[in-house]
Amino acid sequence: MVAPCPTSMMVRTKKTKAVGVPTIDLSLERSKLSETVVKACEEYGFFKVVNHSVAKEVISRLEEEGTAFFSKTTSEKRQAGPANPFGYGCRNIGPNGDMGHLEYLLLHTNPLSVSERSQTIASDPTKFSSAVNDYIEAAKGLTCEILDLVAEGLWVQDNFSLSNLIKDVHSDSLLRINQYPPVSLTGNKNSDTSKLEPHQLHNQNNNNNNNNIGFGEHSDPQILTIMRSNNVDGLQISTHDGLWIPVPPDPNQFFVMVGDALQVLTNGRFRSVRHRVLTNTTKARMSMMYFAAPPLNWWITPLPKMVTPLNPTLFKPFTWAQYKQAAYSLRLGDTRLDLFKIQRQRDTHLASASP
Ligand SMILES: C=C1C[C@]23C[C@@]1(O)CC[C@H]2[C@@]12CCC[C@@](C)(C(=O)O1)[C@H]2[C@@H]3C(=O)O
Ligand SMILES: O=C(O)CCC(=O)C(=O)O
Ligand SMILES: [Fe+2]
Repeated sequence: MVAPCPTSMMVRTKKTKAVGVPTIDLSLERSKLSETVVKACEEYGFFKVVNHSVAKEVISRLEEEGTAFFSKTTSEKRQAGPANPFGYGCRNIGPNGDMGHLEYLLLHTNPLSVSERSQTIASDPTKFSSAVNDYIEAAKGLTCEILDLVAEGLWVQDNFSLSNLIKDVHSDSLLRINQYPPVSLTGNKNSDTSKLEPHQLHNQNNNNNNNNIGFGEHSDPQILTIMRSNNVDGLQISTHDGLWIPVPPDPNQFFVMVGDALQVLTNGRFRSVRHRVLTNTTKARMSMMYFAAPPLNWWITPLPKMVTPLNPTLFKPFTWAQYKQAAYSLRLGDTRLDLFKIQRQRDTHLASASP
């Protein structure tokens, strides 16, 4: 069963029913499990997994390395930057002017690349690389387990057809460690407001502002994202009907996000989840994101099982490199998959019939 979380995070509006984040117990019986994973991917493109087999020590070692890095001085951290796209980044996200209240380390998962980067990141590069590589291996294992369940649940012929995409040594998977500092402009009665710009003053009285955006609304371009955070909230996901749901943090568990590439592989049966991070807390949030991707020259096309005469392919074929290029030429919040959608005759007919 896709079990919603307890009522503390339920959201009710006039239009929607109670909504919770689905939670999947990986120790469930296999056929039930694969059915449940597919259902969560279809309904939310997002779920939490419990009873995974990633060792606590693998998580805590990476968390310690992240904490040690972010507590360095600004000039020390800058030695690992700027992120173009890899390395240390602060506030700037991507090459097209997107900003957020965060700093981060973005790494390619290739062990050689990790080892080279670690020289500018850590005082003990070997210890840093080992923590990063062990985490990457664990996250990759969990991703493959989930992708095999997806393949089984969709009844595709080759149960490993999805996990094989990321197992290749040339996989373009990435690891990102984000740190969001606490931002408390609103509600701080003792703060000196005299030096604030007019729009900042306005924001003090209005919670619906951009000042608390840690990471703006977007979908992840890859196949699947595995997220783990410390015990500080901020992540929100969007439902298919546009309702934002806060995701309560759970440092001992992982959260899974469907990315754009899995939307294409399932021919639109799954949709990539739009998500964002708000920093309206008093504590720093740290998240670790594993973005599972295929090698650059691999083609992303719907799995044969997902295409039928009644359900023709929705996307033009493209390589992962072409998709990445498109993503990096656009803004964070853009729906880049639109560039690869096939305009079907029925749509064209309807469009030309409209006044
Ligand atoms: C603004 C951007 C940052 C991003 C590349 C992009 O042009 C659009 C996609 C962004 C994203 C989101 C998920 C993680 C990430 C590493 C990725 O692959 O696509 C980031 C990119 C980035 O931060 O470099
Ligand atoms: O920090 C988080 O919880 C989410 C970050 C995110 O969406 C990303 O790095 O792509
Ligand atoms: Fe993301």
